[in-house]
Amino acid sequence: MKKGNLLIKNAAELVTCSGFEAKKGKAMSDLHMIFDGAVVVEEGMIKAVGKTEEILGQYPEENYEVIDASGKAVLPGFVDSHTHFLFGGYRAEEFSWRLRGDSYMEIMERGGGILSSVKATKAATREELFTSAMKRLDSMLSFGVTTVEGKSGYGLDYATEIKQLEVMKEVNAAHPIDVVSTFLGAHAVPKEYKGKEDDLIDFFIEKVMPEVAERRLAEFCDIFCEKNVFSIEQSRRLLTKAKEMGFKIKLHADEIVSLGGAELAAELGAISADHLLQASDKGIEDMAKTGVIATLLPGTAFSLKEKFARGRYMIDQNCAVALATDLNPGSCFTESIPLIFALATLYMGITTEEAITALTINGAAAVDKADKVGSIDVGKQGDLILLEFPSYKYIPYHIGVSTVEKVIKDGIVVFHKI
Ligand SMILES: N=CN[C@@H](CCC(=O)O)C(=O)O
Ligand SMILES: [Zn+2]
Repeated sequence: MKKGNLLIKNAAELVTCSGFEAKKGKAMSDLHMIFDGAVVVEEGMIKAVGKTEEILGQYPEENYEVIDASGKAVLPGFVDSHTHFLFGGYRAEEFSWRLRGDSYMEIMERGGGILSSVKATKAATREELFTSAMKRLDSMLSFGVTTVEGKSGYGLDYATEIKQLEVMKEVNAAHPIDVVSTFLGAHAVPKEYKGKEDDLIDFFIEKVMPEVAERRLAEFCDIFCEKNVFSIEQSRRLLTKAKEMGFKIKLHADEIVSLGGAELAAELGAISADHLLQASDKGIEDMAKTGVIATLLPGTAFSLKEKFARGRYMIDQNCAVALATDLNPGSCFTESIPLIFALATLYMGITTEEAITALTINGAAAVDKADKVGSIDVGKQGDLILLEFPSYKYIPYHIGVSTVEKVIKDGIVVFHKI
């Protein structure tokens, strides 16, 4: 991808979110703002950050493409740290069943849900998967997302899991958004493995994960640790092996039933535990102590009509909280960052400042990239967004509508609102 030389000046608010690691508890409230701020990007990397007057004294404007951000707020690009953006087919029919009262797990147990996306993903060509994924990433970019995590998990067999990860690599090379890939083979149990989940775990450990690791097709390994999917013991076994193979680990934890997924994430030193609607007090305490990031997905709770995860409580217990869309074809089909802001602030007791931290530096930490993205700091990638308003406070205030006017990736303007 091209790298730019850019100078942004006169930003009403430069919301730096400064930091190189996840922010826990109270630290999530400090956005490290610079009023009348400027930022210099050279060869795609942030070279200088400060007050406009100081920066212009040291970096002559003629050397750069210049953006005058008068009356606008500038923030780091958002990091959407939990998505399933690469899949075949859709499940609109299933959504209407859920509206009539069927539960997500009931639909899954009768062979729909994830398994229906598995069928469609197996049938899809690489081109179809590539084209639809690129479109979804275009939509994410328009909301200010510059880094996204994407999972496999709609294959559950060798060929389709590898196909998903290979196509994700192609998408990463072709799209301005950076993609961090996660292997989620253990996402559901196909019919032929019902009652033989241990065999399926063995299959992933022996036949799929070594190749994924060797070819560096994924940085993370994840599992759907849930009642009637994969147990705590099966999750511990798969993730322990994953760590030995060099993967960083994540878990879909305590989404529907309080199984002890948060506690397991802390025990294993996972980078993040995600969903956590039913996480216990002990699990939350363990995550806070061990620094596991609590990645909350309010769009999913909203779409499933479940109670939201206890975001306020987690932050008060000194957890590092990240927020993400969970874009997927079933439980939450949305790329909308404004929706996530609305739900987090209006329904979860999370402040605007905390939500911004959760979608920038903490999102970056949830994909283990807090040293590279997620804040406006010297040495990080020039991934920035310009709002059409003078303050970050307009983000949740303009309910459900994107306030992003420009998106800059590696110092190049890659999106401009018309
Ligand atoms: N809960 C498990 N996995 C996904 C949903 C995937 C799907 O329904 O297709 C999630 O994170 O919400
Ligand atoms: Zn998920």
